Amino acid sequence: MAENGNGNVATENGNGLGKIQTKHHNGICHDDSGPTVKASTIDELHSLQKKKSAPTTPISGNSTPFTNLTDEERQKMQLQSISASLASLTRETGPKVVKGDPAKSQKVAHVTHHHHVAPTIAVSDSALKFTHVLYNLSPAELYEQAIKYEKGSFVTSSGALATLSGAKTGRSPRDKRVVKDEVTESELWWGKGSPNIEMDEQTFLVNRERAVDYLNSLDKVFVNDQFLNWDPENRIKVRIVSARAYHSLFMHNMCIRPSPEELENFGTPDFTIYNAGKFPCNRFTHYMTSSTSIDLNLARREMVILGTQYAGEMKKGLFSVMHYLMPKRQILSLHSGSNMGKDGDVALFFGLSGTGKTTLSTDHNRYLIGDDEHCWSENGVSNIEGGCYAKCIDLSREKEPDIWNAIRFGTVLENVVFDEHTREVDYTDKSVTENTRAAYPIEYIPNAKLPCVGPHPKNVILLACDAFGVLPPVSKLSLAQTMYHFISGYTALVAGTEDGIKEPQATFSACFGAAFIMLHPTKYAAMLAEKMETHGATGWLVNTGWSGGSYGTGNRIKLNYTRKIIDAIHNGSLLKAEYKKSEIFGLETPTEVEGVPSEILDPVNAWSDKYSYNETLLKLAGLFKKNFETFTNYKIGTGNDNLTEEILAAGPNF
Ligand SMILES: Nc1ncnc2c1ncn2[C@@H]1O[C@H](COP(=O)(O)OP(=O)(O)OP(=O)(O)O)[C@@H](O)[C@H]1O
Ligand SMILES: O=C([O-])CC(=O)C(=O)O
Ligand SMILES: [Ca+2]
Ligand SMILES: [Mn+2]
Repeated sequence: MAENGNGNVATENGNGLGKIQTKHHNGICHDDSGPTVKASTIDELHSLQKKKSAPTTPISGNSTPFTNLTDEERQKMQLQSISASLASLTRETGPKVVKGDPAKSQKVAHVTHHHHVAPTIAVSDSALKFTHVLYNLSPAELYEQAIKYEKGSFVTSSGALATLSGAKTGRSPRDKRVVKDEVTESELWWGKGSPNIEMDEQTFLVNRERAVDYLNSLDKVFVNDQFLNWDPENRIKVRIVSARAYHSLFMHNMCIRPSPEELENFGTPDFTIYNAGKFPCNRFTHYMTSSTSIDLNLARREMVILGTQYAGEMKKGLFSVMHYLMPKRQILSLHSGSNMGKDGDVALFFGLSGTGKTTLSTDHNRYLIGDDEHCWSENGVSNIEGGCYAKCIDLSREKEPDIWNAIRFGTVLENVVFDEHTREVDYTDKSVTENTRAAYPIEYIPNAKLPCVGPHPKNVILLACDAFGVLPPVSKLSLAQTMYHFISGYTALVAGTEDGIKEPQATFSACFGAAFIMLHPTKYAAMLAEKMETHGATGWLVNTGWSGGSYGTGNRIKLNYTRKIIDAIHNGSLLKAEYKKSEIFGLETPTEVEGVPSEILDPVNAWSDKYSYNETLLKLAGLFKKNFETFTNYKIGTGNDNLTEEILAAGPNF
């Protein structure tokens, strides 16, 4: 006899189905006379399910308290602010903006755009339609929107939202343009090596109108009002208008999330993104060289995205903006991760994509300040973002437990492959792309430092994934060497794995983020030198790439060894180690690091073919030299020619 949990007992009598007998408690047969819901209709029942949440209404105008506004007035002001963002610049009329999901029949407040006055243009059809605004939705609401309306959206077994970014699975740096006007012409870095490809104001407006028209033609758009930079004195208000729940949830996770009170007083954004996603630019438009265009207008404080759904464009587009706005305030913006020890010692991790910023700054023994974008001001460091963006390829629970555990409800998982039934993700699968990613709020990391700020850095760690296998796993740098390697921004990854290319590809990207800087690299380098000198920070070069031979012969340095090296930097023991100077690059290399086999510390020892080691070393040194030629004519810092001379001398010598 087995009790089935309802107090009922099933008996088997051998004649097919078991006969069910009801056990009588107190002799009374069970009936449905228990308490019922306080609703007489299904609709009423549904209305009981949800309770009203705190108002989320941005009020235009800054500090004035609007405490005596009614909910309705708040809603109206919110819609007016969003309506102004979505207004066409040419037509007098446009779609009406209403709040809420068009799929739900609900009472909605609506507002007509304040369009610029263009007297000769008549009313258009677009004036007759509504654009529903889904404003700062919660992750749960965004999940529902994505799953219902966006193909390729699924809940994975750990609760994350799997999404597809469409045709583009990475950024499109050659399609990123910046408006060149009188101001930016002299302020920004243009020409060879610069990421800033020019466009004119008129073309920007054409693309802006194209994006705005597309967004207004939709039944609904998503609007996120959020912040950048945890330093309260230098916080930037951003508004992101997008067509997909995926984009809205991505930015919800990646930017700083306002509290309901902060949102109420949000006012006018400092910067607005119009993300038209899959809707392409018009190739007949001047400057357009593909159907993708990411356009930045610093004067208008706007960015337009056409023809790519890769969400990283928004994240890194805003990072570019910070690389312009912050140096104007004498604040250094950095493509780096950052964490802090129990004693308040802060480390910065610079490095190009895939070199280990996220992996190594996410350290169970330290507080995470941020994994990718920071500011260094008079007050110390502050994270620009509110979330992390981790690479997922070959992710394992054992090697990266904190990242693994952060992939749960609320996290956006881009372009991963999963079992259609169990929804278990296969992180080794590259079928969609090798650049699979997870975007999660920083508080999903258990030892996140909230608020994400810290004191002045003690260690500045430059990460290079050297697929040539000739750079030492770790070296201590002089200030001039730190600047040389910061300006060089070297990494070498393996080119294409499928087409049998075995030769590593060297990449030099100034400031470890040439794709995002707006001013000349020497401007950022001078600020870094000044700050490191003032605060006594030590520079380190860590090779997270190959050892014992180039790609194909050697192996990638074990993550565990790299972690031991990083530990020795953090705890100060490496500063006291014994060093010897390497040939050609003149790098100070320790002879011992706890937990790391000594024979790999001097790379030549790990190579069986010494001749080929020397050849490869010289080859890499030549590439460094050639790359640095671009900078030899630039002075670094103000009134200190010595620094420039020292930096030029700090490169390879042969
Ligand atoms: N020795 C090592 N040190 C660091 N990372 C390693 C090492 N060996 C393998 N890896 C892998 O290299 C990748 C490093 O990627 P990570 O996400 O940290 O890059 P990132 O610098 O943050 O790049 P991005 O700026 O694109 O986000 C991870 O997938 C990690 O597992
Ligand atoms: O921007 C991206 O897509 C990924 C990233 O962090 C980088 O490339 O530095
Ligand atoms: Ca990262
Ligand atoms: Mn990055």
